[in-house]
Amino acid sequence: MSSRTLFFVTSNPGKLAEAKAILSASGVNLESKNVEITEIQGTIEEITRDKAKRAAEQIGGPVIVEDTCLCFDALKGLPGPYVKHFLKEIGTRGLTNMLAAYDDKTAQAVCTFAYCEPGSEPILFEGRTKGKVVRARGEGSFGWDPIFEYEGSTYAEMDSYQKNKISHRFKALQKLTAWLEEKHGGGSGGSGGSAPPPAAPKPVDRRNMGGHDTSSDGGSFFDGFGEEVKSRAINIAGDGMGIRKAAGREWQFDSPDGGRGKY
Ligand SMILES: O=P(O)(O)OP(=O)(O)OP(=O)(O)OC[C@H]1O[C@@H](n2cnc3c(O)ncnc32)[C@H](O)[C@@H]1O
Ligand SMILES: [Mg+2]
Repeated sequence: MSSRTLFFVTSNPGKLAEAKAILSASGVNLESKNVEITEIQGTIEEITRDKAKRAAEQIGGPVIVEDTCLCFDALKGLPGPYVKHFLKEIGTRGLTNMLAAYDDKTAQAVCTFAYCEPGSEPILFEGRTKGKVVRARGEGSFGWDPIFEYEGSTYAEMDSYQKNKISHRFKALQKLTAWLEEKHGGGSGGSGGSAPPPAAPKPVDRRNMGGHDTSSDGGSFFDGFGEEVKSRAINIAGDGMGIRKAAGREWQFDSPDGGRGKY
């Protein structure tokens, strides 16, 4: 199957690694672009649309972006798209504590991808996984994975294969690839083969979330970010991981709630 390339504009290596793994069998090849995009305030849709338009303008071509929310049902959907800032300031422990006064611990992980061409309206694809918020469990180094439980396991307790089969991101990418297939015969346009919806993502070592080899393609995790980012390798991660230093192929992180990991 020939592949097609889509530019994924994101600053978050965890998102990129998961999206690449989920799409690995679909014939869609993701190239990442780490462009600084200021995010507006608003609903999930408003934020994603605006982000997609700005990204497409900056890149000067078709792009995909995504915005991820963690919505607590007891708090009527908050922190929602602002979870990044909550995670940065109060960590996973603080997020769990926000629900201490409520019996209802249910929450929804929501991923909204947008496909956008410059000058056009973005097209949105939403994936939603329902779970509940618990005290942190698991080795996860990606965002709020340790506190989001789905059918008895937190995302952080699942291996990447399990998470990528049921996650909010997987569900959104299924819709995106189905649309690409219908619209363009797969991928972002131009010539090439078809892209069936991602059905069975390849297993990926969860340690990759922090910046290590991807077992799916054998390259460095940061390959997608290009030389500029690889060489800086400092503080590029989404708040979930502050990359402290790179030594050879080892990466060290501080997580927002004080945890540390070395991969
Ligand atoms: O450049 P972009 O793509 O916007 O990347 P970001 O890190 O700023 O991401 P968002 O604005 O979408 O904020 C979402 C927050 O949720 C975190 N996050 C995203 N997907 C996650 C997942 O599958 N599991 C756990 N945390 C996740 C992420 O690290 C952010 O803290
Ligand atoms: Mg963001």
